[in-house]
Amino acid sequence: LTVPSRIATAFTMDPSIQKHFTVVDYVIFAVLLAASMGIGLYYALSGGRQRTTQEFLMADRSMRCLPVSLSLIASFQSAVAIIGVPAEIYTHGTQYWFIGCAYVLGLLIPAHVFIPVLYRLRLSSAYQYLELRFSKAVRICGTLTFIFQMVIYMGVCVYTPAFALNAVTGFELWGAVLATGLVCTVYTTMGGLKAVIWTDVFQTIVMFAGQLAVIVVGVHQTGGVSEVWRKVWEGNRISALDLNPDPTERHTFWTLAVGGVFLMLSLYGVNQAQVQRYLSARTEKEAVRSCYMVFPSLQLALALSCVMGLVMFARYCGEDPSDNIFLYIYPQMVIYFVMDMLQGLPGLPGLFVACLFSAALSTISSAFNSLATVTMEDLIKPHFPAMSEARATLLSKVLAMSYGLVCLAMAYLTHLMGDSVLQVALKIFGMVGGPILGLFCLGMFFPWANSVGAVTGLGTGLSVSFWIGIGSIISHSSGTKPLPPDCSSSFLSGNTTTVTQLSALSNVTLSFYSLSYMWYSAFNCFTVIVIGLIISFLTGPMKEQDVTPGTIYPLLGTLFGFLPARLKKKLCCVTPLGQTVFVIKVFHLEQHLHQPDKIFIAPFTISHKIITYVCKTNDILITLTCTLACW
Ligand SMILES: CC(C)(CO)[C@@H](O)C(=O)NCCC(=O)O
Ligand code: NA
Repeated sequence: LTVPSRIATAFTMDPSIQKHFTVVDYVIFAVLLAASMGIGLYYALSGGRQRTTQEFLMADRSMRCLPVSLSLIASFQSAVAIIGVPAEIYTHGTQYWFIGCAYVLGLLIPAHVFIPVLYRLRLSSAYQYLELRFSKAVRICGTLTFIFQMVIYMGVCVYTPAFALNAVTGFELWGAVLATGLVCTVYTTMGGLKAVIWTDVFQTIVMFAGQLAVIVVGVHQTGGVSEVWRKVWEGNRISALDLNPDPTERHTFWTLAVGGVFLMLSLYGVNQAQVQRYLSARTEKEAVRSCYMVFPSLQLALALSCVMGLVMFARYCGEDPSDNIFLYIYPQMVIYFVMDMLQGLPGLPGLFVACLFSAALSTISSAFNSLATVTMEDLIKPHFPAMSEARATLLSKVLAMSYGLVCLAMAYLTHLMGDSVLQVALKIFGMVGGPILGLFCLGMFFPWANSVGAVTGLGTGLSVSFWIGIGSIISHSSGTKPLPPDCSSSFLSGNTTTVTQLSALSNVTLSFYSLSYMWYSAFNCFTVIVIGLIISFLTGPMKEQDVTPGTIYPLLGTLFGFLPARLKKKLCCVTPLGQTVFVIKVFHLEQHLHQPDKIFIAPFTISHKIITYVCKTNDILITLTCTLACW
């Protein structure tokens, strides 16, 4: 897709907008960066002063639910959503809003399935789970896949706001990229997870404030709420529930509300950035509660960006300030409209810029910290079990900083990729996050799955996902034509549904390339599970007694609760999720036992960091007492 140069110049050269980006606005942007640095500095100098990995990476497992929940929504709500969602609503109507339906199951399942399993295992990294359940190899494959996903995503996140702003206002492009990347690296490296979570809280509030300001000004300029409503209604932007079952249709109720659940699970269920926040909560209850509290905030974030798209449409329909034929393809459009609306209102353009960069900062800081955590816990620590705490913390800081620099390099590599940035981000989540979700589901819900099955499943899932994902980018087939931007023409939406349904029926050979990207997570998750199970059964399924207790969620047992007990046991082989199952690593045991690989403890007593427990390894039962160094 080539950008028509006259559009690019129309955006860049508009002097009326550049002129109104004043010193006040630059100052507000600088204040945002300074405040974030301040929070980083505070956590570098207070509490335990970031001298242990427990504090630096896990926030001492002491967080309460409110900051955790605001931080959870900040992780995957970046400038991509702030710019991309209004552009989507402006061009295609409100269909995308139905993704809000996916938030129900997309948060209930993490709260009641993933959090209990992961929290009770007392992990530091989500991928530790994969080793407990399968093997070291699976853990490393999972970790590398996650690193790949976050590194690409990070590039898109930091580049998008800088690029869009630069195109419209002449805001220094690489200056903005460098400022966000470096500031974020510094406060993440200084203040650890506590700083990341508390800056997220502050930045989320700035993000909401900026969007709200644009909406209020936009509604005012359009002539009130009823006028906005009349224009978007006449412009046919209020979409009816689209129940078209065609899986190649980009956004329908099914792709958004059902496919979206899997997207949400891959982000809120198993993504390290989020799991780390759950694990940093002081109790399991607090973690579950924070997940519940994400629901209203995420609905608010979605509503704000959808309403912003509608207000923009009402304000500009039929009178776009520049050539409107190509305008609706580009994310710069949103910035252009916002800057046009806010000009002459000192400080507000700056607030919106702060909103964009808050969204970006809170996402990349989560990425840096989670990447440092997995690199440390999954790739480095297992090879150096005797590493001192001071050295491990220093190394974690170096890692957080290195990923900051990687992020800048990725921003260089991210060029505007034809499609909208929102689609690019959601495609990355589906293509790489989907197979990871599949790997966790395979482990948690299917006790028969073995390590060979898991690795093969993940490999196949990633290959298929890249085949479809890259195929769709090359053939450019996933996408529908936007509605015409002209608000005066009205459409009869009743007729269009029957037409598309007919074409779906006649299209017998369904092209894989045109699968809606909203199905990527679900499809790739299922590929991994199906291939994983087939290979596991071929190579000898896992036996119940070999599975580490506490790593299985009795999903099948719950789903088939109506079956007679004997049959159920055979089908599901469930180890109930116990409150008292812990997995520990005790180094002094190596003198007594040859393979202390999977040691687990059954009924135990704990008093003052000394635990007495019954330990079972290689079918030998021993009673032991030990002192816990860190808990
Ligand atoms: C992750 C969802 C879908 C949750 O609503 C949303 O935040 C979104 O569309 N995010 C796009 C990616 C981004 O903002 O970076
Ligand atoms: Na964010």
